[in-house]
Amino acid sequence: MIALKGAGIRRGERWIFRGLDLSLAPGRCVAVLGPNGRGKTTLIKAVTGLDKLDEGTRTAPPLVAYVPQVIAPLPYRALDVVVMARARSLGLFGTPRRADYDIARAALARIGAEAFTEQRLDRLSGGERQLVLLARALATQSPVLVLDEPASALDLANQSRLVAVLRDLRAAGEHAILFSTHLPTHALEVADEALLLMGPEDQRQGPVDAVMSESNLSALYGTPLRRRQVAIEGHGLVETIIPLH
Ligand SMILES: Nc1ncnc2c1ncn2[C@@H]1O[C@H](COP(=O)(O)OP(=O)(O)OP(=O)(O)O)[C@@H](O)[C@H]1O
Repeated sequence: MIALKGAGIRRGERWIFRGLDLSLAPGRCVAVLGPNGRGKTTLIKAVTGLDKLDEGTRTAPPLVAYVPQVIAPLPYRALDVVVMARARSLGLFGTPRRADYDIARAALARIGAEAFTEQRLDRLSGGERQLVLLARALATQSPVLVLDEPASALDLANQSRLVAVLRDLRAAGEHAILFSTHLPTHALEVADEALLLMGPEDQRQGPVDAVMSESNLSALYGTPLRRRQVAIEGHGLVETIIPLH
């Protein structure tokens, strides 16, 4: 459904990534991991088509739903921001119909953000805004969801909600999902595969269990990390990543 082949993006003389292959099939979820400045946002934007490749090829459907890390705090109701996702199906001078508002409300409900429906975006917190953006992405009804660090502004309760929403979306199998994250545990909890940006010309993609080994993760972040399973009553074995300071 989405594929990059031999993809490269350069900033001046410096390659941010090069020779990158990525494939994202329907119903699959891939997490992108890498330290600050390694190129996660650049890659995400390349996948959406917002950034053009300097090398390689991109195959994608016409509409890719994209959740950026931040959005300007627009002075509009959350519902109106979410309904903007329907613009593509309205034509040039079309206005949203009842069915579009129904889709927008359903998207807000699906992520448990109905409470923000009538609130203005510029009066919501950064984390609340991010949930509204996720609803907007769902309201596009695109089969591909691309999210840039969707948990970055979320508190623990909302991170937990986000993980539950992403797991639910993955289980429903309607979307191909790509998300970047600084939280490797989210990749373990949600994704089928991880793509590790080890270096500009070194990327490793594979099933999360295999590719997110202690040695790969420690090399990725340049700090010793351990993976452990913790038994938690009612939840079974939970995977966790522990940095060794
Ligand atoms: N428009 C630009 N012009 C020049 N360099 C850029 C531009 N945008 C990003 N970069 C550089 O490209 C590199 C990758 O940036 P990117 O934002 O993709 O990293 P990231 O992995 O998403 O980082 P973070 O985890 O901090 O959000 C960085 O070194 C950044 O300085």
